[in-house]
Amino acid sequence: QTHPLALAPVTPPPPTVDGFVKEFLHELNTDQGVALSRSSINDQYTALAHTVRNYLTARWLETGRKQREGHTKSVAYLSAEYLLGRQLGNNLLAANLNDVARKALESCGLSLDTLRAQEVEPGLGNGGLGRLAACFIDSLATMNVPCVGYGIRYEYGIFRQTFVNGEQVEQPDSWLALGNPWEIAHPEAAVKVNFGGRVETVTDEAGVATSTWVPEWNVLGVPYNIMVPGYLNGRVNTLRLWSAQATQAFDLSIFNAGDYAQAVRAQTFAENISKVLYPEDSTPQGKELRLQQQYFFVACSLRDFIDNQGEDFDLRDLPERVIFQLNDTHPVIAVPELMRILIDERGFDWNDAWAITSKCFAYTCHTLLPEALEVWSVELLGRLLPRHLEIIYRINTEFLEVVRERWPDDYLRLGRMSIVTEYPERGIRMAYLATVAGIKVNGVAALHSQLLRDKVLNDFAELWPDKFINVTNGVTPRRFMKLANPHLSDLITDTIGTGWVTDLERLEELAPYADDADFRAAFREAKHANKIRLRDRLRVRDGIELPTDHMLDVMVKRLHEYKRQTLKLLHIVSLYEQIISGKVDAADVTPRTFVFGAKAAPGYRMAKNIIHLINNVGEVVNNDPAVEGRLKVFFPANYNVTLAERLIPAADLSEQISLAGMEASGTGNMKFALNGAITIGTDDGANVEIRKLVGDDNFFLFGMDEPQVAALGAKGYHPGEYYESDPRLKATLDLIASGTFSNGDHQTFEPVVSNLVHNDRFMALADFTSYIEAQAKVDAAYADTEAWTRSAILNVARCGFFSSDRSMKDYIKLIWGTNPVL
Ligand SMILES: CCc1ccc([C@H](C)CC(=O)N[C@@H]2O[C@H](CO)[C@@H](O)[C@H](O)[C@H]2O)cc1
Repeated sequence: QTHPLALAPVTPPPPTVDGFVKEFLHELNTDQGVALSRSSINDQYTALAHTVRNYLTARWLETGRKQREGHTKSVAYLSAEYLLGRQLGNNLLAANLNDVARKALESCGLSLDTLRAQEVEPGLGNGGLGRLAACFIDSLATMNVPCVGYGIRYEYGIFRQTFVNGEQVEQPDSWLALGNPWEIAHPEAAVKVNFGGRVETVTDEAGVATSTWVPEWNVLGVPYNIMVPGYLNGRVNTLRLWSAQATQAFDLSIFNAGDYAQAVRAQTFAENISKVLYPEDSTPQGKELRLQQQYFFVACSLRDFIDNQGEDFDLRDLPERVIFQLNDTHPVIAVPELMRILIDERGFDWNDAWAITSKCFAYTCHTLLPEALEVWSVELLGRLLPRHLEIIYRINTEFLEVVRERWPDDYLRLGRMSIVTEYPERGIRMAYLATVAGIKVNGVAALHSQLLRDKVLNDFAELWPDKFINVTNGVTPRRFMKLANPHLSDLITDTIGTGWVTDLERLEELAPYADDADFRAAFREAKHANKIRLRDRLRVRDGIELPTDHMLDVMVKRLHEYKRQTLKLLHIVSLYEQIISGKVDAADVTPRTFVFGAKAAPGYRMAKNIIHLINNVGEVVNNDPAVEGRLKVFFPANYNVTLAERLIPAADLSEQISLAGMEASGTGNMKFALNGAITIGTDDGANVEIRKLVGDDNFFLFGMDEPQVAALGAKGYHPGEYYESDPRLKATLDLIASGTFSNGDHQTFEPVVSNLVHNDRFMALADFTSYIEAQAKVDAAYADTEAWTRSAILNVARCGFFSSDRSMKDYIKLIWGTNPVL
């Protein structure tokens, strides 16, 4: 006799203060095994997290049930990175439990904010690409679209950045040290993943060759599920992150033979695969472990998704059941992996297998930097994944046949388009493999997608013009407005209602209020309150005393020369030079506080030099009475999602100053505009679309556009000429070279200065004058407070387009063809 409760649908605890208190104390007492009176903050935080999870579990199970029964097509988002940010606040928001939780905890003598601050953010990503993945899965859940996010559960995420004498020092990110209450392990669903070995090919009497992979070693992939709750809609999608373990954790015979270290070597070897995130965000190191990571999570994910369809599922119908979205080239090994499964395990012939595979994938490219495009050496690929290399060769042969038919005798084109490159060594161009296999290839902003068509993948665009589309990036308004900026969110809701949170283009209804003095005052109030909140955070976090009556000029993003943090620095040093040289009276300078946030890839020397220089300039400027009250430069360490949530709402000016044609899109630019900061920027990435929507009067444009950059590059760019011909630029660079920011030592920053004067690949010197002129316009505009506020309001009102919900609508319409499941 089945117990009635066993059949009953899972019901969440009552969403009342009493219900919440009961659930919380139950978790504290039974799961943490402590009484409230003796509980640690981490006990309280963990119990709180489990309590919130319990409120969402019923929805999670219901979503899964509906998904299994519905057999609807879903998105499988394959990403090597997810920059999730803290979970507690977002889950409380999604479940509409904020007030209940706050009151319930208060009634237990606890503070919700104190417990929220206890959470360590999962830093399972480097920057833009990883955060975009997190915004996308949030939007799909909120839009009721079936989606499973697949990735890697790195034991160590992006390094923690500290500064020692102004220089970046990396610390390991042991984010799991106190456990992670938001994940649920499923060791019973572990997947075995093979590596190495050789391929045995037998040809039968009919001359049909069948290849069998004889792997050398294997590991286990253990899935950890993390909830992805939709906003107030009762849906909870899943993020499934894979952790590597040894198939045989412990070899007793070797142990008994006394070689204890050897006995567990397999375990450590296996665990290495998901041990740590590679901290590069633009230059692949081509390391074997990185390829192991990529194949590991892809093999686990494909196996998992296919097994979940049930053993009687006909794989011919796979394209109707799923679209595997490739988040850049990092997961593209999934293409030969699916072919291997279909041919070697399921007995499909090549053409049938390709007919299925070539309908299951789509590829998003996130970069324009040639050095960021992954090319895996045939030597390494052949050693680690010999069967996959064979399959890639065959895909290439079949593909080049298509090219040859279309352009007979165009051997140069064949060489240019081949997935296999011969120079500098034999390698596999992963972006080409993704382009050949994908049903669609998209860039992440209109300009980027155009440059992919016209330049980076031009040959392919000529062959398959319809394959190349654009989907401009977006950001989730739940985390980056509702959660990060309650002051502004409440003002917006009080003015136009609540609908904007899931229909962001409704912000347009705010535009008329730009002409309303009271609304402008309230808007400024919110901005000022956010400056106070930021000051309080930076004081405790970094010992920084942030002026709250200055214009807040913010540049936060990964440190990379193409993003041109050096140009921002030249502006600051030039302002300082003008004052200390008496060319400008400090009293005439608009009080500005410059805030940087940026991590440099540990191996990126020049980036680290630039970080050192920024900190040293700050040290000198902040302690020089000549500019006291006028200029401040701060660089809080360890920029991450949590700091972004506090920094962005407080900003007045958003620095988006990359060399035109370099930044694929940018997403920080969108977050700043939606939080009422005005952009100073080049016509690069999504800046172009922001400027079009907010209007030229509400955007400080400067510098060359992409065609001008290309022309100057073609003509030959000589940065030294700009240094020699522009006295203000010369004075600025000379001040740095003079040792003013390095205790008089000329050598410390010589590499930075000489790189700019003699190399300057990203043309900072060429755009300097235009940038300085634009900054003067910023000063003038900021002096007219009402006009500035009006412009800031129009930035918010006209940027609803940059919601990741809209991006998802485009992916669904142009690529996926999935439908919401209500
Ligand atoms: C293999 C090393 C590596 C790792 C990560 C990457 C990412 C593609 C770099 C990245 O994060 N790109 C950023 O993606 C954002 C989301 O689309 C864009 O908004 C940024 O412009 C782009 O730089 C490239 C190469």
